[in-house]
Amino acid sequence: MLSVERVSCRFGGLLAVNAASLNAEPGCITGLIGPNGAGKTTLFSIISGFQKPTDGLVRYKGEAITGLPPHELARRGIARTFQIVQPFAGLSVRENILVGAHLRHPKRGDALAAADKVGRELGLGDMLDRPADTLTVAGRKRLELAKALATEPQFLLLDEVLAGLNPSEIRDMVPVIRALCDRGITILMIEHVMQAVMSLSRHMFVLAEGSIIAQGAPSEVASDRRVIEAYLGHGAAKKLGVVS
Ligand SMILES: Nc1ncnc2c1ncn2[C@@H]1O[C@H](COP(=O)(O)OP(=O)(O)OP(=O)(O)O)[C@@H](O)[C@H]1O
Repeated sequence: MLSVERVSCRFGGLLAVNAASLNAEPGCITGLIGPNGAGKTTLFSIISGFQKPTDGLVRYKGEAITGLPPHELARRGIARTFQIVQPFAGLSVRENILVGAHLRHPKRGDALAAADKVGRELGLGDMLDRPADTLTVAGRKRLELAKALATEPQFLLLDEVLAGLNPSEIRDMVPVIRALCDRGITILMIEHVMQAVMSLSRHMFVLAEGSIIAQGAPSEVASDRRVIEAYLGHGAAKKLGVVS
C-alpha cells in the first residue's frame, strides 16, 4: 500500500531522517516507534505531503507521490492525525468533522450526515453541538481522529493518538483503532505507549537518530539488542541479558 524508499530529510546541519525505508501492507496496522527526536513525525510529514524530503521516494499503491501537496494526497485517500491536536477553535465538534467530510460530500446536507455518522462511531455523538475547545484531552484526540476519518481515507497515519490519555482512556481507544483496521483502513501509527502499539501492530519499524535500526513482529523488535540500546543506552541489552 505504501512504501518509503531511502527517504532523507535535512534541516540545516541536522539530518533528521537518514535514508529511511519502510512499507505498510494493506489492511494491517504497522507501528513506527523510536526514542524522542528520532525523526518519526518528520517521516509522517513527508509521507503526508507537509514536508518535502531532501532525497528518496514515497510510493502509494505503486505510484510515486513524493512531494505532492496534502490536499492532493487526501483526495487519493491518505489522511493523518497530528501529535499536537488543534481543533478549529470557535467551531463545534460537528463543524470540525464537517471540514473533513466536505472532501467527499460537496452538498452540505450529505456532509453533515457523514460528519454525524463519523462522530457517533467515535463516541462523540453526545458532544456534536459543543464548542470543540471545551472537549477533554481524550475528546480532542477522538475529534482529531474523526476529522481525519471524515475524509474517508484508505490509508491513515496516526501520530501518537494515545499520548496524554490515562490507562482507562487508552483501553477504550485501542478497540476503536482496531475497528478501523477491521473496516479495511490501512494504518501506520507512531506510538510511545508500547503495550498498545505492540498489541495492535502486525509489523513494526524502529527509527533511531533518523535511521531504521530494526523491523519485524512486535515480539522480535522488543527483544532486539539495537532497539533496547536505542531506548536505554549503550550496554543496556547486556545488563538485561538480551543477546539477539
Ligand atoms: N521544521 C524543523 N526544523 C528544524 N528541525 C526540525 C524540524 N522538525 C523537526 N526537527 C528536528 O528533527 C529531529 C526529529 O524530530 P521529529 O519531531 O521528527 O522526531 P520524533 O521522532 O517525532 O520525536 P518525538 O517522539 O519526540 O515526537 C529533532 O531533532 C527535531 O528537533
